[in-house]
This record gives sequence, structure tokens and C-alpha cells, in this order.
Amino acid sequence: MDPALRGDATGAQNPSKPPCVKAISVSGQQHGLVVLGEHDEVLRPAKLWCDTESAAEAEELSAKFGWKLVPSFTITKLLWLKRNEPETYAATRCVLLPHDYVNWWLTGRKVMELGDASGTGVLDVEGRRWDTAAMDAVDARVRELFPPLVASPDQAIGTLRPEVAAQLGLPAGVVVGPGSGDNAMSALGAGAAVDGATVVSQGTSGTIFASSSTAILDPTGLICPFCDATGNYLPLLCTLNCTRVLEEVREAFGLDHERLTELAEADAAGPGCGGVTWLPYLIGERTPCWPHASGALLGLRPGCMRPGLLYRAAIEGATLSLLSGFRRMTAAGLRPGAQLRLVGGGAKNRLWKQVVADAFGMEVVLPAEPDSAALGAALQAAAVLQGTTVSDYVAQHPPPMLDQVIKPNPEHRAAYDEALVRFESLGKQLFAQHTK
Ligand SMILES: Nc1ncnc2c1ncn2[C@@H]1O[C@H](COP(=O)(O)OP(=O)(O)O)[C@@H](O)[C@H]1O
Ligand SMILES: O=P(O)(O)OC[C@H](O)CO
Repeated sequence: MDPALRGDATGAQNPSKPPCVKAISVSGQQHGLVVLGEHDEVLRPAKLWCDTESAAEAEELSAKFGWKLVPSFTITKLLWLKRNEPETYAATRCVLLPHDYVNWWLTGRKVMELGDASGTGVLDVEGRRWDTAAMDAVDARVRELFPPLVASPDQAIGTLRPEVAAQLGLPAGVVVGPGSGDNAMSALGAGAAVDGATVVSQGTSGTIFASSSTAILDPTGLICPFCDATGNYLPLLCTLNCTRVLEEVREAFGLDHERLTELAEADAAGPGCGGVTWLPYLIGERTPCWPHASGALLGLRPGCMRPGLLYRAAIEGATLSLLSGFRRMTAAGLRPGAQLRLVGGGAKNRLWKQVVADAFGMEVVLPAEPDSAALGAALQAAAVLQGTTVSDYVAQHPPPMLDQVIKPNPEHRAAYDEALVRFESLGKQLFAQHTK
């Protein structure tokens, strides 16, 4: 980022002076359903991206739309609301996504930006307009509920409302960019939106995405048909259970990630975990679309309940879940290149980075800023302020990468290949028959 846009107005880092904020962009969780009433009041707590309660509605709409919608998509949640909370649905006057809601609060404008709107399930991604036929298939009212789409990813949607500026202690006139979903923002902050790198994000969700100049419309629903935050596309795979699985071990044993990592590294069970498989579907799953699945630990032998072994099993389970989807993405035509770019909270873990390199059989590199979604939002805000396109701005200010390149260890490959076969086979045996 330009030094002039960082720290105080001169670019100098001066802790005694408050930062001189000139522009803001918001990065938010995708898919969430925020419903507003007649007086713009929030009618109920937002249904979040990871909520799988609308599984039946997702099945129904998939059949109507002709492509596989997973329960994450907002429109499935809206149909769920209509069925399960008809009074709230009847009172709803506007539907927003979480980041659009924050944008509205900041600026007073109710709009949706294309990257995030792609996660609603009613965007014509190629045409970059609302799919009114899909909306009508749900309910005649739906057209009225969604706000207009923003025209450009490169232009401000407004400025801070004076009362909000006062509340935040910010000067009047702060410009607000369109923002986007966290994955599209992460693609900016990891540089991938402009250089085409494949990103693996290890956050609460696990995602894999790469920029594309054409829309990828996958009727199986494995690859989500998202727009990015530059005017391009962002085909994306998402798993619901990633860092949460490791958190289970951390909470069960009361140890921190560093200590558990040391124990896992020292544990006798190396790659493949001595046959222990953790199917990580704690909150159900969307890739594969098994919303009713649960977590399962299999292959336990006497003495297996060691924190180090279980932590490794959690790392491997979350990784194999992503790898399984990635293999299907490459089979469907994705050409990922030789390197993966790792971001998100889990990318701080040295053992996990190596497991990803070994299991995927690819080199791993890391942006210097692991919170790439936040950096992406800052880059968008800077671009909007300067009046340049977001892609030009990121190309001119590429996010720096760490020097370290994590190479796959060929000696571990066979163990992970076997573990993946076991992982996929056990998952199918347990869940494919019982969940739609
Ligand atoms: N050293 C670590 N090893 C494994 N996981 C970690 C480590 N440090 C942080 N995390 C995980 O990263 C998560 C936060 O990642 P982040 O990408 O910020 O999440 P979110 O997707 O919710 O935005 C935390 O919930 C934590 O479980
Ligand atoms: O909590 P996160 O950052 O993993 O976000 C969830 C994503 O927005 C799901 O698409």
C-alpha cells in the first residue's frame, strides 16, 4: 500500500497520533441472511454461512434451478425462513448479506456487491445481474427484497454518514468502497486476484480458489460460481470444517496450538496417523454436500487418545477434506500451477503447512500478511480512494510473500495417498447413503 495511505497522513508511523483514515472497505462472511423490516430494523439474528438447517430447501431449489445449491446459499435460507418463520418472512422488506448490512450502516445505502451477491444463489453470474427467473421460482416477493447491485467493483458506494463518523471517531468524508465477501477480499490480499495463484485458506471454513477470466458454472455445485472483487471470476471450493476441528483437541486437552504442534511432531504416529482417520464433519458438510453428516474418529487402537496423535488426526482430516475436493476440481479442469498460496489462521501452524505441501504434493508459499481478507479490503479502499481500478492497484502494490518455500517431502506422499483413499471410502460408507 502507498505509505501516504498508511499511518498518519505523512505515512510516518506515529503511535501518539490517531491513524488518518481516508477510506474503508468491508470484508465479510459470505452467504449470511440478514433480514430487515419496514423501519430497517433487524428482524432476527442472521442465519450464518455455516448453517445447514436449509438442507431440504437446498434440495428443492437445486431441482428447480438445474444446478446443485448447497444449504449455505442465501436463497435456501430465505425459503427456510418463509416455511419456518412465516411471520418474520412476511415482515421482511429487505435482504442483505452481512457485509452489505455493515455498508448500509456506514453509508445509508442498501446495495449488494457482485462478489458477495454470487453467494446468494440468485445472481446471474455471467450476466452480472439478478436472476429474476430464479427469484420468481422461489416466491413472487423475492425480486422486491434484494437491493440493487453495485455497478462497478472500482468505485465508492458512498461516504461515512456523519453520525457514524462521529461514533467511530473518524473524520467526515471517509470514502467507503464496495467491499466483498471474505474469499474475494482474500484473493486481493494474497495477490491471487491479479497473478492467478491458487489459494488455500485455512480459517473457520476451508476454501480453495483461483481467479478466472470466465465464469465456471458447475452443475454439480462443487465449484461455486463466484464473481471476484475486480470484475473477474473466482471459482471456489469451500468446506465447513477446518480450524474448528483442531480447536476441539485444543479445548479437550486445555493445551495451546504451539504445545499441541510440538506433541504432534514428536508423536510416533507420523503421516497417515497410524491408520487413525478423523472425518471432520462436525457441523455437517457442503463439500461433499452431506449437511446431516457428523464428525467421526475411526481406526483407534489402545493408547491412541494422545493429544499429539489426535491433533495430527485433526490436521490431516481437515487437509484431506480439502484435498478430496481439490482432486475433483482438477479432474473438472482446474489447472492450479506448481505452488499453493496458504492463508488464514491455520496457515500459522508449521506442521499443518508441511502436511498441506506433502498431501497435495505441491510447494507452499505464504503471504507476509496471513489475514489476507483484511489486507484485501484495505487495498480495495486505497484503490477506490485513488480512483484507479482495484486490479491495477493490486498489480502495482503486490502483497509481499515470505521467502520460505515449503517443499513437499516425497517420502510422505504414499502415506497421504493411502490416507486419502481411506478418508474418502469411510466418508462414503458412513454418510453418502444417509444424507441427501
Ligand atoms: N497456530 C495455529 N495452529 C492451528 N490453528 C490456528 C493457529 N493459530 C490460529 N489458528 C486458528 O485460526 C482460526 C482463525 O483463523 P481465521 O482465518 O482468522 O478465521 P476465520 O475464517 O474465522 O476468519 C482460529 O479459530 C484458530 O483455530
Ligand atoms: O469464517 P470464515 O472466514 O471461514 O468465512 C466463511 C466464508 O465466508 C464462507 O464462504
